[in-house]
Amino acid sequence: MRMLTGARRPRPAEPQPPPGPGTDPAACSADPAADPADPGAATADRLAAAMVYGLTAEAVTWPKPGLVTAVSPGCHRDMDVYTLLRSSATLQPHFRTAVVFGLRRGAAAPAARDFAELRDAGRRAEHSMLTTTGGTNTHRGALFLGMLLCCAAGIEHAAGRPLEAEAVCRTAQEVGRDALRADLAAAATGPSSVGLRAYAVHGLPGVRGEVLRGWPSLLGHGLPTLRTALGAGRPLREAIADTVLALMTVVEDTTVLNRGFALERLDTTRRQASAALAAGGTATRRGRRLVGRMARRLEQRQISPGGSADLAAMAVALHTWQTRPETPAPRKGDRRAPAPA
Ligand SMILES: CC(C)(COP(=O)(O)OP(=O)(O)OC[C@H]1O[C@@H](n2cnc3c(N)ncnc32)[C@H](O[C@H]2O[C@H](COP(=O)(O)OP(=O)(O)OP(=O)(O)O)[C@@H](O)[C@H]2O)[C@@H]1O)[C@@H](O)C(=O)NCCC(=O)NCCS
Ligand SMILES: Nc1ncnc2[nH]cnc12
Repeated sequence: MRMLTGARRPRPAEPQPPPGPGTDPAACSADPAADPADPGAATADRLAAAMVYGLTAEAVTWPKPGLVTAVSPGCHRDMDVYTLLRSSATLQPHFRTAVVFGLRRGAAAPAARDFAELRDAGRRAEHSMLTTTGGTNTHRGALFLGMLLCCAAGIEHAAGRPLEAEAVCRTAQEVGRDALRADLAAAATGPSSVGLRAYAVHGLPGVRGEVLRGWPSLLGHGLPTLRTALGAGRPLREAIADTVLALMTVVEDTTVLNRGFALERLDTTRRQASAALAAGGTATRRGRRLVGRMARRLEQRQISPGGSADLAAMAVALHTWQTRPETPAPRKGDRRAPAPA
């Protein structure tokens, strides 16, 4: 949530759980942990833990203009890095539930049939997140994207395929396709939300578009930037920071538009991120100077590119799934003292 200038934001009402079969996903009957002989239990644990690792690695990374980092709340007043860490931990059993959906049903049923059930589980996860954070929207996008990818990873695993990022994303696209298209088709007339209004006003499909179009920002920009930076031996923190910047150059982030739905805010963000990356991103002095300038400008204008943060977390999770189950070790250069964000 962005800081409100002037009026104080009224405290949100205590979030109520959406209707559904219980609110504890770990207690769901499809839980493979109920059968200790089921090897799926370990897979579900491992994949969900790596997804949470993606969220926490993104949260602590700096610099990230406008966003919460370990050294700055960016333009936020009602969340900091600890809020994000608490929120991430709360989501782990929900990601696990999504993997279990994929493991149990994915190989047998058409992928799209899982979506309605998954969406209900996602709404319960949203409720947990809001309860944990006292009503702050910390991870709505990451939760949606992460549960889809976890389900897809379960499907891929059940089919005996390796967790290759492009294939997992393709499966996630299939899982969400029909329902997300239906959401957009009803945008002008159905129940409203920030994302659906952005589509009705500007034709921007936002987080739904990222999935429906085959994850172009993640696969075309975020993940390649992360892979290239790590492949070149760059410190993990800088690799993730540049991944966020690369995403900011392309993501149709409805969080950036703000309530006025001003496209100019998106253009400004993209232009500044492109200039910083063209100057070398966090690898060069000039790039870091431009990132610092961008941070000051976004904070002045209360612009928080939350969608890019969410997609960067997905890039880290996919990379971790694909390369190794355990978390990447810190590299030498990561020990540097925090630069002012
Ligand atoms: C499909 C839904 C998740 C879509 O919900 P909605 O129609 O409301 O769509 P958006 O609001 O447009 O998007 C939801 C969040 O997704 C992030 N996001 C936005 N654009 C993109 C993009 N192009 N690509 C990827 N991700 C994107 C963004 O999340 C981040 O920003 C949040 C903080 O925003 P902030 O403005 O500070 O706070 P707000 O309270 O929202 O605003 P203010 O009041 O302060 O002005 C932070 O959470 C980041 O995560 C968007 O917020 C949903 O409807 C749905 O189906 N949910 C089902 C449950 C589910 O997840 N199921 C699981 C899998 S099926
Ligand atoms: N680092 C971050 N700052 C603000 N919103 C976010 N949503 C997810 N990660 C975020």
